[in-house]
Amino acid sequence: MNSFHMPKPVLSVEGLTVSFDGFKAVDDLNLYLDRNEVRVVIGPNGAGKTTVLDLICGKTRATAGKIDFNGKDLTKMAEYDIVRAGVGRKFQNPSIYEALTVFENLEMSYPAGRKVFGALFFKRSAEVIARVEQVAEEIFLKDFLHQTADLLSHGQKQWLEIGMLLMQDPELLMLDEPVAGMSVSERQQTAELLKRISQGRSVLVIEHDMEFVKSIASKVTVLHQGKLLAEGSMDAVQSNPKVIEVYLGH
Ligand SMILES: Nc1ncnc2c1ncn2[C@@H]1O[C@H](COP(=O)(O)OP(=O)(O)OP(=O)(O)O)[C@@H](O)[C@H]1O
Repeated sequence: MNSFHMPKPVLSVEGLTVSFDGFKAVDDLNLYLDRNEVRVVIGPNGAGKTTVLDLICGKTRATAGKIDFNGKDLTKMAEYDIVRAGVGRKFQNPSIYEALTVFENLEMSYPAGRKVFGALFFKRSAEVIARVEQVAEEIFLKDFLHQTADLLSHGQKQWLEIGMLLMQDPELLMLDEPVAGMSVSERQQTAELLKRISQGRSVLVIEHDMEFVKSIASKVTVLHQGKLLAEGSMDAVQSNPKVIEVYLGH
């Protein structure tokens, strides 16, 4: 294909490296993510998967390399500016407010009311209410809007946190093991949710559950010792002898 017609990646990671006291947790990594893509990063424990997400969201600073996100170099930006630029990150443990309702948790994530205390008092405009209801529907929690978050199931709490990120309408959404601890039906719903929310944005997921990976990924990136070991369709990656040796064969 003529390069003129290739869509520009939303995220271009090039030569990304981070050393912790001389140990390279991420080593000269290149990664390109397109719009409308769900990419899954797999690899053995300690491969550097979480560190890659930490580098993209600014939690960890790169030793070398570039992270271009829509023309901005994220390696030079503060964490809150990276959020504002459109990058949302969900960690493994949900950080929702258990004593607040689903509605309130979503409402306070609306960009205008981001400060925790301010959010509780700011005027509930029709716009905010509409957005909360739209997101609640997307995350399967429309019927739970006025329930406090502590009463939700583990899976519903994970969805609520995804919803809190969606309130900010990020262009890139990063999720670390989103289905850990979920029931089979919650996993299926999560797969459906991730495919749906990738429309118009990019989703980057770390996951160990290969059944789940199969159900969501368009392309899989395999990391090993901080380096790219393989990349491609699930079928190609699963039959790659190098991947079987270091990860899937275990
Ligand atoms: N802040 C840090 N200081 C020192 N070493 C670190 C730091 N963060 C990560 N590491 C090391 O970097 C390596 C990669 O860790 P990382 O958590 O990114 O792996 P992972 O692929 O996400 O593994 P897992 O599947 O177990 O979550 C590990 O050896 C880890 O101990």
